[in-house]
Amino acid sequence: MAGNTETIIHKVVALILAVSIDLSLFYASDFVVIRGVLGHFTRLWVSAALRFLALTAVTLLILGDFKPILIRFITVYSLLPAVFETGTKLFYHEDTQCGQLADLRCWLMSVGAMVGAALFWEITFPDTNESAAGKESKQKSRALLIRVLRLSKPDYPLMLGALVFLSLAVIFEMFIPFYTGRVIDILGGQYQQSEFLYALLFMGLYSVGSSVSAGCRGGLFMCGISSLTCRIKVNLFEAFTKQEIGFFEKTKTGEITSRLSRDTTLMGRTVCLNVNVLLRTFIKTVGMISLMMSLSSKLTFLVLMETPITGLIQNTYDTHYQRLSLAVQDSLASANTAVNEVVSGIRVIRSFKTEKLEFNRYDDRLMDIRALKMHRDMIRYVYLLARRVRIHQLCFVMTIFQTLTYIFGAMLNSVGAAGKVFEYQDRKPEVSTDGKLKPDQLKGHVNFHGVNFTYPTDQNKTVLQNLSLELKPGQMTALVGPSGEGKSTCVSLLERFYEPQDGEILLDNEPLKSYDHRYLHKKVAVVSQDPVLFSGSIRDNITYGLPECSLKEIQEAARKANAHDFIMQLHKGYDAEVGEGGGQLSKSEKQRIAIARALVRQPQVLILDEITSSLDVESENKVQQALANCPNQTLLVIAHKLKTIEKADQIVVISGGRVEERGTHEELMDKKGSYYKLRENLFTDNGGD
Ligand SMILES: Nc1ncnc2c1ncn2[C@@H]1O[C@H](COP(=O)(O)OP(=O)(O)OP(=O)(O)O)[C@@H](O)[C@H]1O
Repeated sequence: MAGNTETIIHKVVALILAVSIDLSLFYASDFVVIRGVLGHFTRLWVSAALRFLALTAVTLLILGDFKPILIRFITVYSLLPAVFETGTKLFYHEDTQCGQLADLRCWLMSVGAMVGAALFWEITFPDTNESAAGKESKQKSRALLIRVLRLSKPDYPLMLGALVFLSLAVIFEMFIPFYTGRVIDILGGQYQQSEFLYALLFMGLYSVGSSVSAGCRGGLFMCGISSLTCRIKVNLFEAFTKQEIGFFEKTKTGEITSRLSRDTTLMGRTVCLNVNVLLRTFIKTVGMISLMMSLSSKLTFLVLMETPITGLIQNTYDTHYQRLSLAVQDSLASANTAVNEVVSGIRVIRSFKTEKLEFNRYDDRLMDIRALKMHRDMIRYVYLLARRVRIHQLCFVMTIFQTLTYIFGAMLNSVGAAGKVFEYQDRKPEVSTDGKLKPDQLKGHVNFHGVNFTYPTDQNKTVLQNLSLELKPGQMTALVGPSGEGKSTCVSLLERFYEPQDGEILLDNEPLKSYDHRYLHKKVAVVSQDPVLFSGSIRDNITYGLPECSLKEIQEAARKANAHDFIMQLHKGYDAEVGEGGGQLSKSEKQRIAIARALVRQPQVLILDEITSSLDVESENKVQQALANCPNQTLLVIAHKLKTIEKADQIVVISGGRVEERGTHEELMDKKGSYYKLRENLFTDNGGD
């Protein structure tokens, strides 16, 4: 607190001293006798240099440091009168009153002009080093805008064509009032038919030309927009698919779909549309300013003097509007999430009768959106009102000029959506997929070495603790243990859905992450307890990701998975549709197709995570027989039905994220440890199945 007061006192002292010294120098310059134009300019520039040096010295002595913003303020302030005076003399061969006399009014005027110019500059083009959040976000918006424009590169020919038609439309449009005036003049004065028809003809031609050009311009812009939007969507989708599993657990589905559907469209559309309006207005402005300059340059400058005020208002408005627009987008994403959750979990909602609760949740989110939108619209209303009041005061060209700054602001606002899209697009997956290793021969020897792991969504709970495990080629290892102790987590790590925080997982003595992503997922295949099928045919689902598979290979895999017979009984056999999410098949049939999908890859490491839970005894036996026919494969089985894994070469009991026991069924039964107890419990609970 004391430090703050001291800084304020320093600043006030520096300001008073700077003003006093500056005023003294200003009045002192009046005592210097000058002769001729050269003398006049020498006095002017020497006085500017002295003021600059004096103000710099005061700032350095009292404030100690020298921020870039202060250098700019002092430079503009010291040099502005000299630049103005020299410019007026060079271009208009006139002297300004202020250049001649040391008058307090002139000093005040130059201070006002400097403060206005410096403020406008600082707000419109802020310094990168300055940390103010608003300025940073402005700069970010500009960078985003440039990035969106770069992304539109393939559409530049379309844009160029649109620009040509745009220019034509504006030029034609500018000529129409001229000929309308001629028609009115002819009708009001002496009527001459040939001249009247001539004016009418040109008026019609320019009107048609303007409409046709405007139509072509619009069409080309629309083509550009749809092509850009498509590209943005594809890029974003690709970026999403590359993210690690943890990302999808942390990011809500509504957020992802909202970014993909709404933000990408907004980004492609708004930026392009604004570019369209911006260019049109820009061409009009250039035309109008040239016309005005040819009539009176002084009047033009007078009119343009209002630009800094327009800029300031626009700037303040943009900052608030952009912040609220981002908040609205986030709330929309959250409302979408609520809808998605309700649709996907409608059975649970119905069975728990929580429709009202879900309705209220959705309603709350809509209310948030409404409140934010009202706030945003209120700001917009005040802004438009301010604009309108000033428009009534000023002439037509200012309207155009304001539209330019307005559209530029609107473009910055629209890149808020682009910001979100790029944020995801640039996100580097936490689990990298850039390994290169693709050995011709893989034994399938897996080693977990002192693995520690916590899920990204729950960093406080260590799920695996110093876990070490070896899976030997050609052997079957069974992971058993109570629920929620980390068995499936081992599988997820082997699949590289997550990266362990400590320790490593080796495949044939090489870290898993050094393997090529596609190669790894061909060699390490998983069949999980809730297999996911995609809409399409059975054949599509079995060969998922392996389009080069032959029908013979597909059938062989299906036979091993005990699926061939039921597939052949279907009306279209392997071409039968499975429905959305495999909804047209029973749970056991889905499971068997998932097993075939894994087997068709001829994996070196096969993981079966609780697959027996949805298979009947007969299917289970057949699948196990088929798997037993692959002697070189490394097999990892997670099972709750302990009877199914008695023949395993190694049984590993996992408890509390650690290996508690390991050995064959006989060894572990003799030991009478946790495995023995687990079996005992199961026998007492469900009769030992
Ligand atoms: N995606 C996740 N995010 C956060 N925690 C998780 C996640 N998946 C599992 N867990 C937690 O990690 C622990 C181990 O889960 P895991 O699924 O590996 O157990 P499991 O032994 O396979 O259980 P089950 O036999 O019931 O399948 C559990 O406490 C679980 O709550």
